[in-house]
Amino acid sequence: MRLVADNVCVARSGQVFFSGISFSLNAGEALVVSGPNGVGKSTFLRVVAGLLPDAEGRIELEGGGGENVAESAHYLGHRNAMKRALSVRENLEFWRDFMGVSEAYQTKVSSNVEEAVAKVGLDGIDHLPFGYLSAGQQRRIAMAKLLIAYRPLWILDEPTAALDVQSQDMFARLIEAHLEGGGLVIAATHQPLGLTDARSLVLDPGSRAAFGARDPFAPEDAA
Ligand SMILES: Nc1ncnc2c1ncn2[C@@H]1O[C@H](COP(=O)(O)OP(=O)(O)OP(=O)(O)O)[C@@H](O)[C@H]1O
Repeated sequence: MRLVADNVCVARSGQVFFSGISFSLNAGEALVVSGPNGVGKSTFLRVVAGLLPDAEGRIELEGGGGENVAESAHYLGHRNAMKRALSVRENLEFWRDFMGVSEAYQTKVSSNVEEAVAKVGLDGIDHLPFGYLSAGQQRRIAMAKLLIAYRPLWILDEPTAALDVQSQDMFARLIEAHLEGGGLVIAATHQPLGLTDARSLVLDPGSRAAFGARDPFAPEDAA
């Protein structure tokens, strides 16, 4: 499976931030998107996720069973997309039912709610209203959503912003497990994600987007 972006334009309300973005990402690879506030990282992710129209260019998941990118992706935005009054379990059950079992990926194993909550280190709290959780706990439950319905492509916008060091490490391991299973990840971030072998897309204001082989946040010893 391969995600191919060819000559993609990143624009909002007619204002073009970047054009001519081309790259490919193979199964098992992560792309870290970086750049200053307001440069267009979230906009780029939303274009990839199919939430904003790509004014020009092509984004396709090749060899992914015929489904389009949006149907093959989890999108984790700045917000957690959970109802505060519903319990953790009710929220995750909603997302499991809403995402459904994708025919193209029915051989892939998804976690049930208990397993997903345990994998983000929060077992025992699934009865609590989501709104009772701390900011970091809420983010971790939003991450559990990635595990309850398999999708090969994870699109993540500043996924670890509210997380302590231990939780950042936990999430890096979840990403690595996803990649090892043949998944793909695109993440916008201002801080290291702890991935040892990610590729990078640097969005630099006033210039072209630079697609590089190495994640600028990668640990030194991974070079
Ligand atoms: N609906 C909209 N219409 C027009 N411009 C918008 C709209 N939404 C966002 N923008 C602008 O698009 C630009 C890029 O925003 P975006 O959220 O993609 O930046 P970012 O790189 O993710 O920033 P940050 O690091 O602060 O999250 C910003 O200048 C923002 O004000």
